[in-house]
Amino acid sequence: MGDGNNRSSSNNEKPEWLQQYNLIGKIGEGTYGLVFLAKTKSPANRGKSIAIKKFKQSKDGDGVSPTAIREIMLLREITHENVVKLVNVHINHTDMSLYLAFDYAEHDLYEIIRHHRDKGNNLINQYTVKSLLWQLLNGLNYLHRAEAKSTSNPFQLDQLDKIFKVLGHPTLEKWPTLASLPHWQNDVHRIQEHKYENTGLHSVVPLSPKGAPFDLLSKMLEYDPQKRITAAQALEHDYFRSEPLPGRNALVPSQPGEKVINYPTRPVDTNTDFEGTTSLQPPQPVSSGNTVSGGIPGAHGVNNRSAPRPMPVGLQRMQAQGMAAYNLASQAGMGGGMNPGNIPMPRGVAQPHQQHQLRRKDPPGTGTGYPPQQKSRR
Ligand SMILES: Nc1ncnc2c1ncn2[C@@H]1O[C@H](COP(=O)(O)OP(=O)(O)OP(=O)(O)O)[C@@H](O)[C@H]1O
Repeated sequence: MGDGNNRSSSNNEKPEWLQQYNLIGKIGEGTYGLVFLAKTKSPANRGKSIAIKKFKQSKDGDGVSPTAIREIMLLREITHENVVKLVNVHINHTDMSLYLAFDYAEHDLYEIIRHHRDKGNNLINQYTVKSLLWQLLNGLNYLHRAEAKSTSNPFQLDQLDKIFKVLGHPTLEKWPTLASLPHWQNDVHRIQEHKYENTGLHSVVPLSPKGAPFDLLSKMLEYDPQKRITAAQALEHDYFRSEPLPGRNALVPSQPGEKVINYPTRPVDTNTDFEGTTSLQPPQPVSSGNTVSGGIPGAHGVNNRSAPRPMPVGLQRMQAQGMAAYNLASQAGMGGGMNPGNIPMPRGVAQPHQQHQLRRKDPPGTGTGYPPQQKSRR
């Protein structure tokens, strides 16, 4: 799919690339832009759910930001079953706005946790926990091996506050190289002003400190990256070698006869369009075509998770550094008159939406070492 003949928008005519989708509504917002649910119209894939991420325009109006280009370059290289696939790249030539189309992930881990936490539902089953954790680590391990470059700042303060509430302040004893980290000197006073009491993993997780789940969790939450377990090591941990073994389809009963849980699907705000303001259509039932059998159709109205989030320190858009949008685009492989159709189709976060369509029993020889060195019964 390419965008060669973009036409828009003074007369509200949709650009040509957009005409291949029905835009359903907004599903989220990240640091770099809004994300929308759309359905494909093409006969071959009619009704297929797609997540379209609209990148925020650069402040200086110079078109596609270096951040976006960097994300595309990384995503092009990524091919893994636990990382969502980037299926297309679209550009509105009129304003140089950039849209990335991904396979749609039907379920949101936060909503699954909330389903169990807030609604008095049964505890999440251990098979589901283990399978989701396995998939997260499997995707992360792949990204580590691919050496995806991260520019994230280890001191984002709101996130740190949440971590310190559980683990307490990091100390030089626990993390000897702490003082030499780039942002520590600036933030240390603000961080240490706050006293965190009664901290400790044991006080927030109801797990035996002697068991494998607690052991893995505490190793994953080591402050010092030198001491922290790697994703590859975590995948080899005893936790994943004891029953219930993890499986590809995390959202199914762990035992025959166990109750099927109808997890809520991702909330969709059907009132917000690509500009983030205009009314799209009256709220209507949203069915993704990827729902768990018997699942609840997408929720409607305001998605309370899509409120704008402050951009964390250190994650601001890279400076344009004088590079014109066209140069950047061509670096990202968007040659041929910026026709994104030239980009080999890459992959991009876990695909729980596909899990429920798979059977518990994994096909033999699926080749991703899943789970490693043991025969999954799923
Ligand atoms: N492929 C997808 N399928 C379904 N929902 C998605 C998909 N991609 C993103 N979303 C939703 O949109 C939200 C924003 O995604 P986005 O990638 O822009 O930011 P993020 O990764 O959550 O945060 P940040 O970019 O700030 O680190 C996500 O939290 C998720 O709820």
